[in-house]
Amino acid sequence: MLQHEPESASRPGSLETRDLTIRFGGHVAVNAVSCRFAPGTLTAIVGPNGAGKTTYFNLISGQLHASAGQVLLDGRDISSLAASARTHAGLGRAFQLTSLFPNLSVLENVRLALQSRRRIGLDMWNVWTRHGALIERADELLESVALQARRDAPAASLPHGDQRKLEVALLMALDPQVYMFDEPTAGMSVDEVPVVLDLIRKLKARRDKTILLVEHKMDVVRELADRIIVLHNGTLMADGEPEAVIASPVVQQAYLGQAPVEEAA
Ligand SMILES: Nc1ncnc2c1ncn2[C@@H]1O[C@H](COP(=O)(O)OP(=O)(O)OP(=O)(O)O)[C@@H](O)[C@H]1O
Repeated sequence: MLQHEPESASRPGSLETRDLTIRFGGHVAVNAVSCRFAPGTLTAIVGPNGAGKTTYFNLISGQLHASAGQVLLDGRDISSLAASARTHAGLGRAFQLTSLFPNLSVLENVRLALQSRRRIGLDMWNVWTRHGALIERADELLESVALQARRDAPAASLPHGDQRKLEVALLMALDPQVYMFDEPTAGMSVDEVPVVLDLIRKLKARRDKTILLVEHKMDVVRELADRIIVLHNGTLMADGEPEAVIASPVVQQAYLGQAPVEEAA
């Protein structure tokens, strides 16, 4: 299987996991996963249910702390940082709306995300002159996810599909170096899916961000991914260009729910 060349750790957004491992009791959910993710590429992380994809994401974003191994961002070991500190360092993951401001409007949530990124100071003149610009940018972002009509609604009142779109808008507002999307279109209606996929497509076209995507829909993966890594039983089973990975017997067997060739022998 094709292995990717290591990228220079000096490029902003270079992400690496080294022997990343987490055990829950006796169960090893992520097992010594070593992988580099380069700026300008979109890597899809696939695997059967329970393979460890979300747990791997949680370890990278800091929702979980590893039992062993490291996460490095731009060559710096961030394994001991809390999730919020990792966000400040440039790792962006779609927010859980419950941890945001459910009673504030959709627009206010986006404005606050923009503001946190720009770290506007307490200078009142700055605050008022920039306030208009922030609202304008927040409106643009809402437009890009087709949420303009819901801008004044409390975030918590949005139906599920709209909440997912808001999560994407908030991530765009933060504009991190590393974008992490965990099944971004899950639970969306057919007409909502293209809006989000189009945003990811545009983000990818910029070629300056590191994008990680956990996704079950193989047609989406095929279209968007530069590279696919496959997790199976917590281990990195395959890593390479999409067509080669999808066609490989180990992946086919894993997706059919059978044991991979090596294990079956
Ligand atoms: N907090 C936890 N405590 C105990 N076991 C856990 C915990 N979180 C995850 N696991 C287990 O770790 C394994 C990997 O789960 P994970 O949710 O990461 O898989 P996944 O590949 O994201 O699956 P899916 O595609 O169904 O979302 C599963 O066996 C799961 O039951």
